[in-house]
Amino acid sequence: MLAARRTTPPELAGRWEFPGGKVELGETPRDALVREVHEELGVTIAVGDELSDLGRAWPISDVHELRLFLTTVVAGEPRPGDDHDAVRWLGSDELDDVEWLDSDVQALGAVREVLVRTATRDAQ
Ligand SMILES: Nc1nc2c([nH]c(=O)n2[C@H]2C[C@H](O)[C@@H](COP(=O)(O)OP(=O)(O)OP(=O)(O)O)O2)c(=O)[nH]1
Repeated sequence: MLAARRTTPPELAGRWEFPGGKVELGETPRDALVREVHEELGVTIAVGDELSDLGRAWPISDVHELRLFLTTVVAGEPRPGDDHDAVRWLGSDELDDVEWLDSDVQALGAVREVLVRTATRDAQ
């Protein structure tokens, strides 16, 4: 999976996150993800299935929740823009190698599971 290291705001700078951002009015979460990843990392993605734990999103705060989708890069090479200073591809055994945003830690088990499942499927 692709992780990105934030540069803002100061209290989140240096922490790693799932590429994305907030959904704007009138957008679907999938539209928002395509827009944010293009704006922030300069790549075009195709969005597939949503990931969840027992069908639930993960809480970030009283007003935000974390929703994750499987995606494929269809054009471009991810590069940090204004909001990040590094990007890194992580395998299922490397997810603990970076310092994630606090809210993201709760989703790592589900991410690891899907990475292992995808790798096993691709090897067949
Ligand atoms: N993008 C992203 N944000 C996350 C993650 N985990 C997490 O707690 N957050 C928090 C950090 C921010 O408070 C909020 C998302 O804000 P953002 O700054 O990425 O979104 P945005 O690009 O739409 O920002 P803005 O237009 O409001 O400045 O959610 C994550 O994995 N990815």
